[in-house]
Amino acid sequence: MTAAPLLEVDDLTLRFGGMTAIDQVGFTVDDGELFAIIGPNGAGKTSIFNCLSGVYRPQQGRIRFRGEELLGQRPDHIARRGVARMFQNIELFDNLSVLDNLMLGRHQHLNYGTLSALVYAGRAKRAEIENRRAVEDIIDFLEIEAIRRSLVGMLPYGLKKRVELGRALAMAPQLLLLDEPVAGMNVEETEDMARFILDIRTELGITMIMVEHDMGLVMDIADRVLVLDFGQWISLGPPSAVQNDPAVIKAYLGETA
Ligand SMILES: Nc1ncnc2c1ncn2[C@@H]1O[C@H](COP(=O)(O)OP(=O)(O)OP(=O)(O)O)[C@@H](O)[C@H]1O
Repeated sequence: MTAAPLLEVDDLTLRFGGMTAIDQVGFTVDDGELFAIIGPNGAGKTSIFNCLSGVYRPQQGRIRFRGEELLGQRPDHIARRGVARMFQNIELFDNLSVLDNLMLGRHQHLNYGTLSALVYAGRAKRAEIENRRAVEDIIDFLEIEAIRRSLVGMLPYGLKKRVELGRALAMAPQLLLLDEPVAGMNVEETEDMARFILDIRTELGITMIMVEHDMGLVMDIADRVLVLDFGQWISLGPPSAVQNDPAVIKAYLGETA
């Protein structure tokens, strides 16, 4: 007997007025998988992320996460269910330290009401110690000890992206959505990010979906790749199969023609 997939997306359809951004797309993601979504500009990749995280409400379809229907749920509920997102446009507070940004990421996820914090002061204190320990583990894991007290606004781009990844990890996700994690990075920064993504899978066991334009990275590290074009499902399979699929080659060559 095979285990049920972590995520099951069926018949997902999203329209903006008369324009169909996602057209009856379906796919599954297994526990522990590093799954990539690629496609030319405007293919619908970010729209899929926005549906998965509850920002967009698709007109049709199903999104089941560990068997629970996520479609129609609010973003905060989906985040609490264990779906975190690393944003392409970094969502950090520039005037706070790396440590404080990660602690905030942790609190946004595991928020305790003010009243319960007062009534259960002891429990809140224990939780805070646990949060701090979890954040320190992430700082170790991402090798950012040296900048833990630095203001995020002062950091170079590649490090800011790493802290953005840390903010998403602080939410203790079961499914991590990586929105163009190496966009704008140089070769060295890209290699570092690739190593951290692989470590997140093997050491932390977190399932990931990555939207990325860097084909070299996708083909190197993804287990399976979903290809979209004009909102439609074009191909799905391991990198080697997808790369040689005539429908994929046509979608990409069509873009540059
Ligand atoms: N909020 C919105 N309102 C109207 N149209 C939208 C909205 N969001 C996305 N679209 C449209 O939906 C289509 C898919 O966009 P989406 O951003 O999902 O593509 P993408 O594959 O992520 O593209 P890129 O690689 O350029 O980021 C595009 O035609 C886009 O203009």
